[in-house]
Amino acid sequence: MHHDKHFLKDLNNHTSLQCIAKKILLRFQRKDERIASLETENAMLYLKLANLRGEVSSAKEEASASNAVLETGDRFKMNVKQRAGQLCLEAQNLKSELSKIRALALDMPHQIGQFLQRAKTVVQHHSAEFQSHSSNITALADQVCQLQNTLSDITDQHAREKRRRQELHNLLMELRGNIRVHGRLRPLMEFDGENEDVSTLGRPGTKSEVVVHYVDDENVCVRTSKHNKVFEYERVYSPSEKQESVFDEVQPMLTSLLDGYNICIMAYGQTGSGKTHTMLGSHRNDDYNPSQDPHPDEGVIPRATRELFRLIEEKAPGTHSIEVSVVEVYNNDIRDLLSSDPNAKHDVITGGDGQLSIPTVISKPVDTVYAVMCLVQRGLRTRRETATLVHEHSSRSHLIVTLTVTSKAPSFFAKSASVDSNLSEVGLGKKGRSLSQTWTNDQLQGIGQGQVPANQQPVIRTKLQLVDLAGSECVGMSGVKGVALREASFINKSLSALADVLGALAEHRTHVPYRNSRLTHFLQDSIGGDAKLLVLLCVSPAQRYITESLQCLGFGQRARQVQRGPTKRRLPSSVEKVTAADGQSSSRMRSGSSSR
Ligand SMILES: Nc1ncnc2c1ncn2[C@@H]1O[C@H](COP(=O)(O)OP(=O)(O)OP(=O)(O)O)[C@@H](O)[C@H]1O
Repeated sequence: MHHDKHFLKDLNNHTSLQCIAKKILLRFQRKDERIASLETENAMLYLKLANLRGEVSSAKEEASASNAVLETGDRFKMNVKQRAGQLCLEAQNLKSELSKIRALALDMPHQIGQFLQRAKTVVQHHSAEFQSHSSNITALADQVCQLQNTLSDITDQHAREKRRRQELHNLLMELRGNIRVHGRLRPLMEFDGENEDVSTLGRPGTKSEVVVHYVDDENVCVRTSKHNKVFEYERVYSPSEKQESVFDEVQPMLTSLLDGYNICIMAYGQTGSGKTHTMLGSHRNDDYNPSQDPHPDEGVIPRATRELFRLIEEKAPGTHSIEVSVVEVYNNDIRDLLSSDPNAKHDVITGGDGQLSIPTVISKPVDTVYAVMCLVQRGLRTRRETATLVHEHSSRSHLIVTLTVTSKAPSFFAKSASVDSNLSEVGLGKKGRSLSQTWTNDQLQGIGQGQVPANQQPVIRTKLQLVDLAGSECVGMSGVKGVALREASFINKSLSALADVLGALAEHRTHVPYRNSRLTHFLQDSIGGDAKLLVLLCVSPAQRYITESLQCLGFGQRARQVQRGPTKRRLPSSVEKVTAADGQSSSRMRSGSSSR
């Protein structure tokens, strides 16, 4: 207000105005300069402030970094402290262990000394024992030497005894005759009472009435209002006797097979009497599994095959081999059941060595029971069967399973030589054995004494023929017609040819009609000569089959009369005069196929 008063005074005073303006301008200039300097100062202060803030924050960061370093340092210190404590403990433990080791080390020489002392005692003890043993060893070596000598004596003696046993076995077989007849009575079956109520089965007055009775193991009797007859055989099996009992009687014959004899085992009987059951077993249509134990139902064929392989296993390896063929004789034709063309025709041929063979029939090498039974099963699938009034699987053909054994058996000749000298009258000669070539008596003796090299030893071939014959039947009773009637007629013809052959043998006829039927011609080797034949008569017990049963039992009785008794002593040489099947003489290699 004071200045404003001056200003107003000055306004009035124009000269002073200029001066005043100048002063004011100066004052403004000064103020502007002051403001500028203050702003500059202010900016400087802001800059300083910013610098200071930057310094403060980096100081803060440094401070926190220093804190972290300090913390790490503290932790490290703690760890170092802990570790130092642990190390201290460990050092103490080590120290105590060290002191123990030291104590042990100090004691060690003492212990080693004791151990050495004990070892010395043991060594002394053993060396004393060793000395006493070594003096015993010399004595024992002497004893072993003596025992070895005794053992070799006993082995020789055993071999001699074994040979002797086999000789006696063959002698026994020979004395029993070459044809044996056994009777097997089967149990009463449901089909025996045709159209009868099961409750009346076996009752007197019915068709199934039991008329064939087991008496004892040698006799069977037929008792009806018209008949009262006893039939005697070497062995009779009761209806309750198992397959095993039948095979027990068959088994010894197989030993003879490996001794060079042809063997034939045949089941004879009417339709449904148990032939196939006896020869093959009731499980014949199942898949055969021989890896298991023998099935209790197994018949003669699988059992004989198993036994044959068992006997061969006892022989020297590689000396025996087996081949099998499966054929049927159907309507007097030989059909090869292993062939892809079973209807092809085959003929029995007599070879240069006199041996009968059917070269066109397949004979397969086999080395197990399984292989044999698979082939038999294969053959059975092709075999002719028909359902008859008697039973639904009636075999319409004769089935023949032939096992041919080829053996290189020098011991056989040694045996024969001793038998010949021991049993000059009985003379188990060399007939029936099929040799690969002609040998003189001296040569045979040489073979027996091991003087002939292995590759020059003779080969022997023997046959085991197992036959399931077709059923002998009364045509009216089996109710067959047409083709089946024709089959029945062929079956009956061939069975009557078989009866004729056995009859001719019984009567010692010079001509034996083997060639009247293919069945007898094919079996000639096994039913004539020195071959051993077992006829198993299968018989039904029922009244219904009385005619067939009497026929069958009568057939067996006639066959039994083929008692050739002890065979005559024959020339040991393999070349001799034989009578051919048709009654003509010829000089040729014996093959077990001579006729009488
Ligand atoms: N001893 C027996 N024990 C038990 N069953 C038997 C006996 N014999 C035979 N059979 C049974 O009787 C039936 C007829 O037997 P099988 O087939 O063996 O007669 P077959 O004589 O071979 O007849 P075919 O000649 O018509 O073929 C079969 O069911 C069989 O199992």
